[in-house]
Amino acid sequence: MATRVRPSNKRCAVIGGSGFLGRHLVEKLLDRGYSVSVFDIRQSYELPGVAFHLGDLCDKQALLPAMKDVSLVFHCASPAPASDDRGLFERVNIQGTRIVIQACIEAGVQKLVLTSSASVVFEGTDIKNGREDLPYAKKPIDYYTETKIEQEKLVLEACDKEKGLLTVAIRPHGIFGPRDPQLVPILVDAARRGKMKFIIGDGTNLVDFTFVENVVHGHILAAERLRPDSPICGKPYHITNDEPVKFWDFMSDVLVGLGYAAPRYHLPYALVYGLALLLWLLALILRPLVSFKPTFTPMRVALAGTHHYYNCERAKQDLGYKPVVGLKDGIARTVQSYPHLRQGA
Ligand SMILES: NC(=O)C1=CN([C@@H]2O[C@H](COP(=O)(O)OP(=O)(O)OC[C@H]3O[C@@H](n4cnc5c(N)ncnc54)[C@H](OP(=O)(O)O)[C@@H]3O)[C@@H](O)[C@H]2O)C=CC1
Ligand SMILES: CC(C)CCC[C@@H](C)[C@H]1CC[C@H]2C3=C(CC[C@]12C)[C@@]1(C)CCC(=O)C[C@@H]1CC3
Repeated sequence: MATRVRPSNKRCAVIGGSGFLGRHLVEKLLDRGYSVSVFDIRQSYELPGVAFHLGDLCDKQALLPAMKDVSLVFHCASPAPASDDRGLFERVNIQGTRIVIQACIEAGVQKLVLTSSASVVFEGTDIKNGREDLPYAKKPIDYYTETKIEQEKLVLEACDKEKGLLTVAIRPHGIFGPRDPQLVPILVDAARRGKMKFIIGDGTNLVDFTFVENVVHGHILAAERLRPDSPICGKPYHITNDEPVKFWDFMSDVLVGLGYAAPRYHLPYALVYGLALLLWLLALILRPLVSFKPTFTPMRVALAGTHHYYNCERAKQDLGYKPVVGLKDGIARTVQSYPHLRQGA
């Protein structure tokens, strides 16, 4: 009879490990003595001690080899939020997550840590110091958020001590840091096209931006504290820098750090949101004829003009979480890591 090897608790798999957050997580896990399998649709780097498994997470047969003898799985894969492809989000974030859960059960994985998002409660209106018990958004601002909600519910409901699978969800917000493919590159692209002269609204709205190493720290704490007797089973946790900042101050610090001018002129929020909605509709209607992607989408305008910051007391209490890199330091390290995006480069 074949004997089943008991998975070592230092063997883990990172689904989405080629992405921005995934790669930072892999690097920290290696530092901490874990051996890591990466499962992703693409391979973006090579590292000693990391075994890559390429495939689509909707394919259970492709996933299973990455989970062999693994006790802990991190699921941080998702299509990019900027995509407008509802079918893709539903397939990957909802059906794919069901498959990830089935594969974990089949492979005998004991712990599943999901990267969710604090945006699962965001409907485009102010959230100040929001706690985890806020209800899920009834009118999510886009397909990305809609499917992140379903994904989180699936993972948290799958937590079953009897079946031997424990789950927890990390809800980061506005992740930034070296190698981020969206926040800084989109901002710089807008600045280079002369679109970052304006502040949407009065510029006083507070937002969480979270340095990637803090997000990684939250994931690893959650994984290591996830045991049958711990209070964290089946729960979501906000992980932020715990330093809400004015959205436009953060944007200005990054832009000025890279040699661009800070936005100065104010535009009314309702006007810009209305225009963004019109443009979005126009792009949708004209899609069969011409393809254009507006920089100021309704989702980005809502994020740029409202308060959305979250309380991370629950993570402090249950996980012993405390940010390891402050906001100022995080911005400096981020700016330094993008020499090719500097003004004039
Ligand atoms: N960035 C942020 O500000 C925030 C992110 N999050 C969450 O954090 C997680 C990581 O985000 P981030 O690192 O920024 O994103 P990235 O796009 O950098 O990383 C996601 C990775 O998953 C891969 N992937 C996508 N679809 C599949 C699939 N079907 N099968 C296998 N791999 C796939 C992507 O490949 P490819 O690039 O080819 O699509 C990419 O390598 C996501 O779950 C996201 O929802 C939550 C809050 C904030
Ligand atoms: C053109 C400008 C008005 C805005 C440029 C910056 C934006 C690209 C980013 C500002 C806030 C960011 C953010 C996300 C993506 C990038 C921003 C819109 C997320 C939507 C990423 C995925 C999430 O789960 C939530 C994030 C909220 C903040």
